Amino acid sequence: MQEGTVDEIHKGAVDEPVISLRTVRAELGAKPVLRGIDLTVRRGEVVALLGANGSGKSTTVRAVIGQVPVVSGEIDLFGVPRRRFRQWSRVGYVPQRTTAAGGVPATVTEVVASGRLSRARFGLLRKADREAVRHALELVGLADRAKDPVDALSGGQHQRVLIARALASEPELLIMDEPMAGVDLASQEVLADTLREQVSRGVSVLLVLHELGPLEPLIDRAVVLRDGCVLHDGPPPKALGQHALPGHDHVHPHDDADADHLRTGLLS
Ligand SMILES: Nc1ncnc2c1ncn2[C@@H]1O[C@H](COP(=O)(O)OP(=O)(O)OP(=O)(O)O)[C@@H](O)[C@H]1O
Repeated sequence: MQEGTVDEIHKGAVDEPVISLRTVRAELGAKPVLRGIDLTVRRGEVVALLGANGSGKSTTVRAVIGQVPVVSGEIDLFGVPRRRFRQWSRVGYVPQRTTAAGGVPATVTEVVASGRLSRARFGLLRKADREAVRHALELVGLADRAKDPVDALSGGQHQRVLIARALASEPELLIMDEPMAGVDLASQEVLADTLREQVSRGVSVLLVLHELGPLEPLIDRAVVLRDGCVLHDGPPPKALGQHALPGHDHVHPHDDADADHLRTGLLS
């Protein structure tokens, strides 16, 4: 199957955004959930996707990776229309964590190695692949748990395994859906360090967050959704660092002229 025309690949290699959504609409169960989303992530950028519960954050990232069909609009990955994009090893995806390992009879290494399969030739992991898996485990500080069943890990450690799985293919783009949700403080710090290391190597990141928290210094831009529309696209709102939880309604001084608009939008 073709992976985009030579022109598209060439163009994509220069300065195309790594993610581009234009007027994307999506429905779930006949309900309009995305109502014309425009979103761009440029090479090397770290973009946080924020918004109240149900505003469409997860649906947006799931549309990007092809798990939610779009009704209209366009999505490009690395300059190639998503429908024709095949280079999935360039993308690391960390889904929203539901439960901890929940009865998965696999070791930590097995789960992380599954993230390397997109790079492995004929599905066989060679020495370089096993090296990459080991390195991914080191990045998230779980090298000493490599042989343990994932069931034996805490929620935060389980999340680190999912991130190591995404890193195992050495992606250029990381898409993470609430990587800090339900994660203990120690794991949060490890995850922030891991992300910092990836960003310093030029990896682009789109991450869904409820609050910026320890990741705040890494965020270049925030896109805030409300009811399936983009409410704000620009610098991360300062108040979000501490108070982005839905339902939080607290007045902070802001330099930004539209800060009030933004704050109310986020919290309703
Ligand atoms: N499978 C589904 N079928 C029908 N509606 C759905 C489905 N999944 C999500 N929705 C609805 O779509 C809307 C957007 O959901 P989405 O999960 O994208 O929001 P979110 O901003 O990620 O919220 P949260 O912060 O709670 O994860 C919500 O109203 C949700 O109820």
